[in-house]
Amino acid sequence: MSDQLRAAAAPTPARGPAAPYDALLLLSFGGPEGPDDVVPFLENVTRGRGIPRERLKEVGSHYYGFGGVSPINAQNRELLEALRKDFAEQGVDVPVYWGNRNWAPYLDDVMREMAADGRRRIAVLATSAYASYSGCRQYRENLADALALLEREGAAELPRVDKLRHYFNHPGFLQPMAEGVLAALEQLPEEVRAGAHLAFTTHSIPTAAADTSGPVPGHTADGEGGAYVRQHLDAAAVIADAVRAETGLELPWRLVYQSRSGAPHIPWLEPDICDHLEELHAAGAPAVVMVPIGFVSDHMEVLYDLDTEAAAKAAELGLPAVRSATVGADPRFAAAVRELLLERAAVERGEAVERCALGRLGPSHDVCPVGCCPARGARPAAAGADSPYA
Ligand SMILES: CC1=C(CCC(=O)O)c2cc3nc(cc4[nH]c(cc5[nH]c(cc1n2)c(C)c5CCC(=O)O)c(CCC(=O)O)c4C)C(CCC(=O)O)=C3C
Ligand SMILES: [Fe+2]
Repeated sequence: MSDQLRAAAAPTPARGPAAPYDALLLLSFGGPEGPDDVVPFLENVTRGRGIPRERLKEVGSHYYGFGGVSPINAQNRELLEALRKDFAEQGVDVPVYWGNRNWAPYLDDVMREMAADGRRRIAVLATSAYASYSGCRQYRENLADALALLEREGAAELPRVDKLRHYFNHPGFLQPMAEGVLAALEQLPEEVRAGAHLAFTTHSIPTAAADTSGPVPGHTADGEGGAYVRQHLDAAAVIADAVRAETGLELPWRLVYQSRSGAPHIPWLEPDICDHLEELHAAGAPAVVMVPIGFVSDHMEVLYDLDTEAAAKAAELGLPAVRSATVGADPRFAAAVRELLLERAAVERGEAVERCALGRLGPSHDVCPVGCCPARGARPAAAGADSPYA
């Protein structure tokens, strides 16, 4: 492993009190767990989002191809266990809850449960590492919705929720992925390994949403956002550097996109992974490693769009292709979550903190500023400078 990653892999373990926090909420997307769940799940996800019917049928068929089961919930159950184990071993006495935006266990229900358990100050870890409306503000809007529901139900006191900072450049996120790339390279036939291309892939979003993602002070020279792409480029560069340091190979790399939806006339981030595979093949690339840096664990996008669709495209082209692992429930990621929790706790207590971050952009903000990752319609969002809640 590269010196940068090796050093970062063994930081002084973050210890200390978690006060003022009395709970950690693992907040995720949610996914269906059987064929009968698929349509209601898609209705939850797409309510008010204007996604064409044809696209929904298509996406439904991806789920049915896997028995209607997304891997995301099982992955979150594993992460929940990894977090509880890490906290117990490190003496962090904070209960960990889990809730989803789009499927059971629903955020609304877990928020009610946390309030009933007397939790007053909740740190939130979203299973999305980067800035953007879909990856950050939408989670914050759903937190505001859940608090509003508690309020309508007559809760005596609403808990305060704080979202932990973006962790796209945290060593506990990047190191397991860099190792995954090394392992994936090993799976390629030896004669094509040294010429392999790295295709870092993430969820495509509308270019308008990409342009306004952030702003994250320090992430942009102009302060004008564009954080989504810049953060991915930074994470990819760290991984590519680590692979070069470890193998001595200068593998060419590019950031590409997948899982586009929405109407065709609206521009989304490109190129798509499948088009990129065609280009690589045409340019004579001997092999490719697909690196799903945009995904914290194996979602349906990884199983279908990469392992099924892109893999079939590569096979059709005769291009040797492998996909590297997501972080999932890696113990180093669980440790990173603990560090982020204890770091933020110290910040909230007014203490100085040392923040772990690799790459060029530096650590992300603790509190999303007003207007961060804006939405089309102005809806209340919790856990940010523009939150209507304390
Ligand atoms: C940036 C981003 C992430 C990463 C951040 C994060 O992780 O949150 C993400 C994650 C996910 N997206 C997921 C599923 C879906 N996303 C959809 C639609 C959309 N995603 C978008 C963006 C993102 N999505 C966007 C701009 C749309 C268009 C509609 C809109 O503007 O809202 C649709 C509707 C059908 C379709 O159009 O594909 C589905 C079913 C699942 C669950 C997968 C599983 O079941 O394993 C996960 C983890
Ligand atoms: Fe944000």
